[in-house]
This record gives sequence, C-alpha cells and structure tokens, in this order.
Amino acid sequence: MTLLKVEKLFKQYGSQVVIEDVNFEIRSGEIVGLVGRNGCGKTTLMKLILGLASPTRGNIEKKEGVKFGFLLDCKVFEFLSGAENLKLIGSYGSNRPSVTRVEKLLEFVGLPNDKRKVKDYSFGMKQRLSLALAMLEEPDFLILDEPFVGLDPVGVQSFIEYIQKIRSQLGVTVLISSHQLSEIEGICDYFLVIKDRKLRRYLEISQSKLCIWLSYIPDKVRTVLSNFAIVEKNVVLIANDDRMLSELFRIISKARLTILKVTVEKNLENVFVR
Ligand SMILES: Nc1ncnc2c1ncn2[C@@H]1O[C@H](COP(=O)(O)OP(=O)(O)OP(=O)(O)O)[C@@H](O)[C@H]1O
Repeated sequence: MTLLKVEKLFKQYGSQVVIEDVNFEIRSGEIVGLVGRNGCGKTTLMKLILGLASPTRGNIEKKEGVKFGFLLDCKVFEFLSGAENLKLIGSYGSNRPSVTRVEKLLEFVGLPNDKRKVKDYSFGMKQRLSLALAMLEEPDFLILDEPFVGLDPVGVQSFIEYIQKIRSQLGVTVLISSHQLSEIEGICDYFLVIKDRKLRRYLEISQSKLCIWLSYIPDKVRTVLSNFAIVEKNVVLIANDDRMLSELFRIISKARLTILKVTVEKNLENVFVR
C-alpha cells in the first residue's frame, strides 16, 4: 500500500533551486534511506512531506488518515525530566498522553523514568527522548532527519535497533536521512540519493552489490540502464540477480562499451556519495 507519492516536486528558495523534478513513492512498512551531502536538500524534502514548507510546484500525495511523526532537530526542555517533556509536549497534541503511555514510551526507547533533568542526559539519551517525542502521537510514518549526528558507534547501533523495533513491533514506515550512506545502509530496504538537485538513485539493498566500471556511458545507454540499475558516472551498480545481470551485459555488449573492471562493493560510499 502506497503511503506517500511524490511527483514532479520542485523547490526553490529565492533564486536557489534546491530540488528539481523529484519523483518517488514509499509503501507501508518500508524503511527508506535519504542520502546526500550537506545542503543537498534532505531536510527541505522532509519539511515538504510534512507540510512545514510548501513546494514551488509538484505534488505530494499522502494516503488519507496517515499520521506523521518527525525528528527534525533535537528540541527538548533541558530543565524538565524525560517524562515531563513527554507530558508537556504531548499536551499540545491531539491526545494528552496518559501516565502509562509516557512510561511505555520511555521504556520503548530505553530511558529511565526518573527525575533526572534532560540537561543531565547524555547526547544519546537526548536523541532517544526526541525519538520518543516523535512517537507521541502514535504515527504510522516516521520522518527522522539525521538522527545519528553526534552519536558514537554504540549510540548509532542502539538507535538503529529502536528504529528496527518501531517497524517490526509497531508497523511504522520510516524515512531516515543521513549524509553517510554506510550509517543507514544496514537498516534501509532501499535508499534515495539527492545529488545535483535531483533524486537520482534508488536501489534495493541486497547482500551483494555488483559494480561494473565502464570507460564511458553514452547518455542514451545511461537512460536505459537507469531503469533497473544505478548509474553513477562511469559505474553501473546492480543487485546480484541473474536475470538483471544478463540484461545488463546484453545492453553493454550491444552498445559496444568497454568494461574496465567488475567489483563487489560492500561500502557503497565509494560509488555514490562522492
Ligand atoms: N528556509 C530557507 N530559506 C532559504 N534557504 C534555505 C531554507 N532552508 C534551506 N535552505 C537552503 O536550501 C539548501 C538545502 O538545505 P537543507 O537543509 O534542505 O539541506 P540538507 O541536505 O538537509 O543539509 P544538511 O545535511 O547540512 O542538514 C541549502 O542551501 C540551504 O541553505
């Protein structure tokens, strides 16, 4: 079931075009990564989805009744405890959270329900509280903007586990951004990459990713290949699937392109983000 469909989306601030002709859809239960360098427009795209910014043109279609939760930046009241934050911020929403709901949320993100003020929390605890705040209204769709920034590797790992639990136990759909592909590669079903204002890549993560490095790819061939593979500069990247692979080699040989090398890439950072 499609929860979100974005079509021909275009956003400009003054004369600066941030995103251009962006198209994608997200289905229920997916964890989708949004990747791109600093300033490429990830937050802008998330704000557009949430209705916190308006598109210059294009369509954002959301399935009726879908509730969104979000973590855009870590805004919490430092002189209140975690539970007090949840109660206070929750009281502005459509349903004032019950004591049990607050307890459950704290437990869900592994925070103690004690009197400690947030100012005395570690950064990781604050991020987890922000996640709990994003979950307050029992969203169906969670938008997390760079939730790993500032976390150490252990913090990242435990945050990843919460996101996985949010999907597996609560069935929530997640869109998560990062400027580092390697951080989110392990949890995402696939990812969207913004580069040069376009949302250009879209790949199902599979066990192995095969990269075919070509000396040159003419635009016509690039368009054909882009229907089922990721094409970045002179590299074609594909999930290791026999049917796709034979199709790929058929196209390459028909176009008489020169294969420089074939590699299996574990770290996609090498191919994509740079
Ligand atoms: N309200 C605004 N008014 C004008 N320009 C803006 C506004 N919001 C964002 N921008 C510009 O749009 C571009 C994209 O910003 P955005 O915050 O969406 O990028 P990002 O990919 O989330 O970056 P980062 O990874 O650094 O968080 C930037 O050049 C930014 O300066």
